[in-house]
Amino acid sequence: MDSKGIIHYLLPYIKKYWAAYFLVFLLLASGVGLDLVFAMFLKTTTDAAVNGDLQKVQLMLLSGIVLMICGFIINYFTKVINAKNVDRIKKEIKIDLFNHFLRLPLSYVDRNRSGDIIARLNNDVNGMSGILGNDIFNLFRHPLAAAVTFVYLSTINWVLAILCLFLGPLAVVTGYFFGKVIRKNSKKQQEAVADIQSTINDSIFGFSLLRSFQLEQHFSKKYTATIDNAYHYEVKGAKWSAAFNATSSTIGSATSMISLGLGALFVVKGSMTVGELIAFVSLLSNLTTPFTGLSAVWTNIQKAMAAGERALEIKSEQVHPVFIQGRRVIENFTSMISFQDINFSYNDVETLKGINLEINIGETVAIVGPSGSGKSTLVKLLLGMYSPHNGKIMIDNEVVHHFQSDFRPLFSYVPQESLLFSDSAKNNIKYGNLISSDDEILTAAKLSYSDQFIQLLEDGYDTKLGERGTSLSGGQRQKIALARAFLKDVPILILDEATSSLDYVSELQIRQSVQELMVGKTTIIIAHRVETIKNADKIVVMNEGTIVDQGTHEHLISNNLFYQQFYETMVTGQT
Ligand SMILES: Nc1ncnc2c1ncn2[C@@H]1O[C@H](COP(=O)(O)OP(=O)(O)OP(=O)(O)O)[C@@H](O)[C@H]1O
Repeated sequence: MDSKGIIHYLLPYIKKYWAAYFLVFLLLASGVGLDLVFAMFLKTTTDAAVNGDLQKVQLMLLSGIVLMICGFIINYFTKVINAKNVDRIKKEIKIDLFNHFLRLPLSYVDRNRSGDIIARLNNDVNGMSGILGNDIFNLFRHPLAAAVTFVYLSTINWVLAILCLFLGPLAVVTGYFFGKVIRKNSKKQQEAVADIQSTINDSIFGFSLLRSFQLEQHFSKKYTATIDNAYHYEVKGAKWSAAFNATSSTIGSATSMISLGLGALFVVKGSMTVGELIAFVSLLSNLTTPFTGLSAVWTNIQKAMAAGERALEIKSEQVHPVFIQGRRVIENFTSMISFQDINFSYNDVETLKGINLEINIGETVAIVGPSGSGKSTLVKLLLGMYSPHNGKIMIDNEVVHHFQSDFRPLFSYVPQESLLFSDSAKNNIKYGNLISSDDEILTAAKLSYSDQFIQLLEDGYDTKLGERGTSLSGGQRQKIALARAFLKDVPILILDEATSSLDYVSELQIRQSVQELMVGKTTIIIAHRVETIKNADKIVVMNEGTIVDQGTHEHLISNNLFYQQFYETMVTGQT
């Protein structure tokens, strides 16, 4: 997303919280006013002291206390209101981006590393603070302070005031140059941070794999390389920032020295009082900071823009068509699913070629074939996760991937790898149907044979599972996944049968549970067990992205050599 896009995205937030912005602006303007009053205070007090007016000095010291209290109040509330406002907007942006992310097509997650997505959704939004608060205000505050101060200083000594203004534009040019370089470097630095997060993520999720394949050294090297890369950009960024700060402060010091020197001359000549010189020097920063400060603001804005570009790139991704408003929700399946001349490829390699398949209501269809033959892809196309490049997938009389309707309520999908969310055992089942009652959850747990082992967990149904919770065995996870499916009472069941070897009792229980789940449903099973295959109404044999044959077990075993050989290997593999 470019700068225009970022501003366009942020405007509604700024409009929504205009009152907070206005209040901070008023407080900042009061702060500028207070600076002037403080300069006047210094001038009057010093001149009174030089003139030996003790009474005036005492009076001024009292008013100094009032000034300090006012300064404290203005400072405190400016910072608090600004910080609260920025944090609130960042919170809302994070929620908006996450909600958008949840609606993206599966291909987005395929294309991007998890660490990168996490970095965009969190770190990069945090990096946007500059354009949501402080830097925006400073963009107004600095010129306002400069204008007001210039008018006041001109009344003290206009020659000196104009001279001090000369060095300003130099600082602006410097800031513009440094800002551009710093923005570019900042983007690279944020990308490097995302690389670090990806590597950590891979190490956490693949920890047991990493340990068993002795990959510690490899990951250590990979991590060191990503850290080195981030360090490179951090150092580069620090050097540019240091060069910028040094240049800015040199310009600031030069301005101070020139004005002090000239001011001292005016005092010696008698055209300026000592108090006026002190007031002048105390306000000088207000005159020069707009230039040096604006450059700093500019570089900060560049950094925040770089973070915004990365974070809001998620927003430029098109959501999956099923989330476009006004889709009809389909809850009834009345006759048939048909795949007509389907072709599909993930990248350039064709994964599915010329698929034609019909599944009638109430049928149990087993999809079999060697690994990588396209079984899961076929199912993912039916679930609308990807769209075919050619051909049509129809449910009853409507094309699924035209997305005029949302077909998801028709399906229950039990994947091969049953995922546990970091939540209680009860809620893990409830993900199958969020509006189910405790009784329904218990029934589903009993039907899936989950109840027995859940009761034995430390806190029963309230035991935390998943990440940083209790771990379950492969079979227990499958039972939880089946319990979810029992809760979602749908007409079409899609099962990716687990290949992991289960103990005999678990295997029997899961088979029994699946049988019960299938009652009254149209079922598509990516089958790996001989019993499942033999009992199916129709077996679809896949190889290298094509359907090589389909029919009953009896038909295929006597007519299709490929199936015969495949079946043989399955039988020998399971004995
Ligand atoms: N998200 C993806 N991006 C790119 N290629 C993919 C993706 N998913 C699968 N593939 C490729 O598509 C081909 C078919 O994969 P698919 O998972 O459909 O096969 P499968 O028959 O279900 O295999 P298995 O029995 O091992 O699960 C494989 O070559 C695989 O590498």
